[in-house]
Amino acid sequence: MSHSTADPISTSPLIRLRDVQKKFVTADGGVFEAVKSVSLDVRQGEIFGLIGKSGAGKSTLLRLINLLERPDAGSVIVAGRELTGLGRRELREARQNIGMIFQQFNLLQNASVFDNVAFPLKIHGGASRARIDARVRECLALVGLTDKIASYPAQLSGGQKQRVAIARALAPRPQVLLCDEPTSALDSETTRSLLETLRDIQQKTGVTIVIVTHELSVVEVLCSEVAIVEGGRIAEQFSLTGPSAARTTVLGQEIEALRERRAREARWDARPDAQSSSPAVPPLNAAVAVQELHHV
Ligand SMILES: Nc1ncnc2c1ncn2[C@@H]1O[C@H](COP(=O)(O)OP(=O)(O)OP(=O)(O)O)[C@@H](O)[C@H]1O
Repeated sequence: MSHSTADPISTSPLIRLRDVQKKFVTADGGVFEAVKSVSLDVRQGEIFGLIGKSGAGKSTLLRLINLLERPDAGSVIVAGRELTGLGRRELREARQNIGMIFQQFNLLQNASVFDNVAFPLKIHGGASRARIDARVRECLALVGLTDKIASYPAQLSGGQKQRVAIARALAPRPQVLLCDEPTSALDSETTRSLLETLRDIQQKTGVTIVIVTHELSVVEVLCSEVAIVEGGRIAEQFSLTGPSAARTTVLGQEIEALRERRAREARWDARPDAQSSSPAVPPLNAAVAVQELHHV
């Protein structure tokens, strides 16, 4: 289950959704198809973005990966294990391999930072107090919060709370980290720093990240692959590591436009006279571009 090296993106999928469907009963007694027969592969080591308009089905799709939502049909395979057929105990064990963070952090308010991060290690038992202590410190160091170990959530900023949530999610050494709108409650500067931390963690631990967002810049800055979700389906999927290409969805086109703008800025910054001359055309600063949150 654990990983120790930051392997490059593998070719074999760590997460496989096959024809998953999810319907909900609506308030008026009708049926709403939130996810319509989606198949999706997420490769090991990837940072995979799910982006789409409100109500498109992104969160439901994410929650199908750890069976927080149980599919009405289809299969969910994580690390070679089909989750839909597992019993309660086996599923609990399989979920140890899938950490999750949420928009509203979901910390235990009456527990210290230490106890929040130690929580998943304690409930699953088996680890000595010394090992738990060492792992909590390791995870807090990963998110840059060692000095807050004795604080309580109420004493932390939103960004710090989300870092505690990340440390808690990583404590059991999962192969997968699911992120449901992790920066939506944060300001742009805090968002930028949290995205850097997520990227850094991915590189250090090799964890595979699936992130739901409605911010184009989050996808553009962080993700190696993106799927555009529209009306419960994947309307388009493409890599963000290769060259730009024509896209069929509006969101896909907007992501490419953002990438091209960033590439132009990088070329501008790298020009030989970058430090000496005053620009004829004012360049868009990359940091500013990150701060301009492009909401869908
Ligand atoms: N438990 C539920 N019961 C009934 N309908 C639900 C339930 N959960 C989600 N839905 C509906 O399913 C659709 C998809 O919801 P979902 O949260 O997956 O969308 P989303 O793309 O993540 O949207 P947002 O960005 O607003 O969170 C929405 O219309 C939502 O109202």
